Amino acid sequence: MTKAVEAVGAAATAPTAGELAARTVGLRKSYGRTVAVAGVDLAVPRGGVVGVLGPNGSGKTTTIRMLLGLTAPTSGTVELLGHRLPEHSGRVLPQVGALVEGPGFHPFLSGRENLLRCAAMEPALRGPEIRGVVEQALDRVGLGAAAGRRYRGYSLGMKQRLGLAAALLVPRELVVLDEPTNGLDPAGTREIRRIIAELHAAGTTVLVSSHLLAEIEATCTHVAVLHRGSLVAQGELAAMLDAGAPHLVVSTSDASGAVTTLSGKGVQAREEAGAVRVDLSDVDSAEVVAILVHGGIPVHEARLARTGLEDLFARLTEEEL
Ligand SMILES: Nc1ncnc2c1ncn2[C@@H]1O[C@H](COP(=O)(O)OP(=O)(O)OP(=O)(O)O)[C@@H](O)[C@H]1O
Repeated sequence: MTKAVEAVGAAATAPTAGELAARTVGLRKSYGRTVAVAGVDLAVPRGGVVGVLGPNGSGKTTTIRMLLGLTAPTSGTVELLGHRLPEHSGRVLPQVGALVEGPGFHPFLSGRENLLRCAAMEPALRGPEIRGVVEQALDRVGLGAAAGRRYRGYSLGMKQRLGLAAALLVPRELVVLDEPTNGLDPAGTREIRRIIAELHAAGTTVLVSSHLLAEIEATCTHVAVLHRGSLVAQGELAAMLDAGAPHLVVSTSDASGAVTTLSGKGVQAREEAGAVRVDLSDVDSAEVVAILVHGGIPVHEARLARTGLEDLFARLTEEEL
């Protein structure tokens, strides 16, 4: 683990067990010799929107499937809404809505008929209200017009929307979405963001996995970063971004001269998009500007830039040299 990773890890908040909507301890899953999840201690604070971020194959789906009781862990424990799984599945799972890969929809039934079947299995829904609830759910995910078509003919995006409609049929304490924007066009992606924001505003805890950094940055209050089956950082997104190495972006007409001047003083800098990006780990911004001015480099503008999730993610998942 690199220094930067430790610094970010230290910034993670540690809610108490009662404040958690989901928690795993030492969660592990191996398939033969493949270790898909290597001892994950995940903490999902109640009311948060937690993004599970990781490259392909990092263990996001396997972790989510174990959280939902769909895959049995090799070892470790899962607690949802304060109750252990699988012992309390019957009590807890009705309060959890989930969109995971390959929901069991019937290919020859329409979207509406599939959703009616799902609704019939919801303990919280009574017969007379089912039709109205289903129509509302179809509209909410933008499937109203295609509701009469067979599931078999649905695009990936439409299948995702139907899965989401099933997850949101009744109000939930916790909603778990595995790659919800998979297959969606930009408009569909915006709708998912809107739905996540609505759930958050209503106090629902949301756990959403993605390999899309912008998605997580735009929608989440917290982030958990998986890399090769291990959790390399988790905590509040804002705190994690603040803990990242700050840098100064300097606008100058002599970018290459600026880099040479700063490098001569042992300050790390590089040209980026016509400006100079200066690492402030070992130097402060006033010193940087002083070095440049004394070196005869014109400084048009110097501004502090927050670390983006992309930088953070790159540092967290980079290999140790
Ligand atoms: N049923 C399975 N049998 C064997 N190996 C599996 C199985 N499920 C997952 N794996 C392996 O476990 C590892 C983690 O997979 P997982 O699907 O959880 O990752 P992921 O982060 O969700 O990836 P992606 O973003 O590609 O969906 C991968 O190496 C994968 O090949």
